[in-house]
Amino acid sequence: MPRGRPATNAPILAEDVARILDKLVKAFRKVINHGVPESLRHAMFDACKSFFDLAEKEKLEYAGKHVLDPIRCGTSFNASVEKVFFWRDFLKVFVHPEFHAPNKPSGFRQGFLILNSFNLRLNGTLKDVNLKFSFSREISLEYCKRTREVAAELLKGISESLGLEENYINKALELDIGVQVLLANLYPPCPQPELAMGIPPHSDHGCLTLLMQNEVGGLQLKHNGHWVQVNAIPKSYLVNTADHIEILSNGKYKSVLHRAVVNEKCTRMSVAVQHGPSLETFVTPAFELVNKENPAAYHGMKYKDYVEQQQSGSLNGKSCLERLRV
Ligand SMILES: O=C(O)CCC(=O)C(=O)O
Ligand SMILES: [Fe+2]
Repeated sequence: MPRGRPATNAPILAEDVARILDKLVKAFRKVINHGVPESLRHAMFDACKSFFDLAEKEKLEYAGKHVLDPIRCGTSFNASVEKVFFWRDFLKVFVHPEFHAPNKPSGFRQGFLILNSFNLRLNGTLKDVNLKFSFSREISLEYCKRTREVAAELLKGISESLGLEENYINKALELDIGVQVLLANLYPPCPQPELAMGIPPHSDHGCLTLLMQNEVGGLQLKHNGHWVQVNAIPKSYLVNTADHIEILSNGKYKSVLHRAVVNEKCTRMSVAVQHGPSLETFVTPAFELVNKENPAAYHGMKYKDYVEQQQSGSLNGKSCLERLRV
């Protein structure tokens, strides 16, 4: 869609999707070639794994109670209200606008050596070797900064596809002071996987989630009424649109309903980074997308209230979003 095209409430067209995909692909290329280095992704993954490997009493320090606690680990989704626990351990860390990281394991806070360029010119004999390294900040700080940049790029593409100015979403949702959460999930082998669930069907509450997973499948998306398995594609992120993109776009984008199933043999792990509005932002459908033919489909709500509401109960599909439907 050419920039400057007036915002309409027509459904998203194939050409728009093509543009978004193009943007996504560009962003992913950026991730692979210039963005989040593979070694940094691995280091982040390993740090999360080491957290789960800590002794139970070491993790106890982070067994937070409140959904907005900056660092919280636990089992299931919300063990205080669930009658049946889900087959999952999690670590949840608020990393923006204020950065937090657990002190243990050391992997979270270690500096990180990044290979920036490597030129080796061979002309019969070795002529020129140029190795450039830089020493980054703590692994999780660096990793979250990079994924935030990717999310901001993707949101520009989504803004444009809605006929809005490219920085519209980033500004409207105050992403520069937005909430970013690092969320690691561990699903150990389960003796009776057909009777268990890793995480029940839900949509994420923010705007965009960037997810990486190990080679063990288990993530499923609801597509045309069926659950479809999504396998990990090496070096890539799975990007989920979340509830606040559905609200802001007045329903033109839908948040993705997903769940994680477990298996008998292998441990599955995923590391998601969720990007949402600032806690104090009151989010409504974009004014530009609302008119007589397309009235606002959702009531507005402060993001903080939405997060508390969604995270304090049991996860139940898109029920939290449904409550905002006009
Ligand atoms: O483990 C997964 O692949 C999905 C986890 C998830 O949906 C979540 O933590 O919100
Ligand atoms: Fe999720």
